[in-house]
Amino acid sequence: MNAPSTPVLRLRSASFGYDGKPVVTDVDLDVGRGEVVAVLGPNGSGKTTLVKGLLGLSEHLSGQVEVLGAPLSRLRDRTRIGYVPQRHTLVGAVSATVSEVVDTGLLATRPWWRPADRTERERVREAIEVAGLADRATFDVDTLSGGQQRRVLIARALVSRPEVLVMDEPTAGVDRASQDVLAGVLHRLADEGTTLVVVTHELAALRGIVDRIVEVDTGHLTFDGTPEGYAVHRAESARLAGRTRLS
Ligand SMILES: Nc1ncnc2c1ncn2[C@@H]1O[C@H](COP(=O)(O)OP(=O)(O)OP(=O)(O)O)[C@@H](O)[C@H]1O
Repeated sequence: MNAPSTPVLRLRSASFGYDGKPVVTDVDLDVGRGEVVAVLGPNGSGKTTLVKGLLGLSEHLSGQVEVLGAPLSRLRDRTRIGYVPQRHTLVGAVSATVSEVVDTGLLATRPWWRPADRTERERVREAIEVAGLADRATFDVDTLSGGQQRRVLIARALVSRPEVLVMDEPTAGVDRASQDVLAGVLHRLADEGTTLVVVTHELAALRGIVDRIVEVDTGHLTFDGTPEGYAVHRAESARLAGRTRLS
């Protein structure tokens, strides 16, 4: 167990990229247990690269990255972090039911040849219920809408009860019903003390949940503070942009 003051995520001068080329550079960031952080910024600014860096999915090129109190490379139990990737739906070559897909979220904790026991089946059922899909548990995922499929992925990320959940644009292209369910899920997770890092273009959908905003622009952190502070920052940026246009 970490001391309460130990950040769940701690980056120092961290840079991430691909094929040895940096995309996001010199990031200093501490995220405390139970914080709900929205990562905002223009398209292509490096938001996904940054959050993938927290998961070891983009190249860590320099600086320090600590997750749950240890350097990422030494974090043995990766199920302590959940991840819902961007623009990912489930229609593919293999047909599987909602329950089967959600159960794959437990495979890291169970040998693949052993069927789920009662406790695990109950956890799958619960995760599906939290995602608002109880009435779809036995449906093939390719019969679901895109928004419902995103919710299946969220249930899969939740089933191992991660301490940190990283979501990349969970509300993008999602129908209204799924957005509402998602907001409810995030509220519940935040209340339970799960640390949430959510990349989003739709801050309004997360109103009342987010307690901190990090802005990424052209590969740098350009803001880190409260939603109220961010509104002031945006107004100031717009004012400066207007002044530049006039001069
Ligand atoms: N796998 C990859 N290999 C090489 N370059 C990549 C890769 N993924 C992303 N990039 C580049 O990194 C830069 C930042 O992309 P990234 O996806 O992190 O931005 P983003 O802020 O999440 O964008 P969006 O809001 O459009 O999702 C872009 O120039 C992109 O082309």
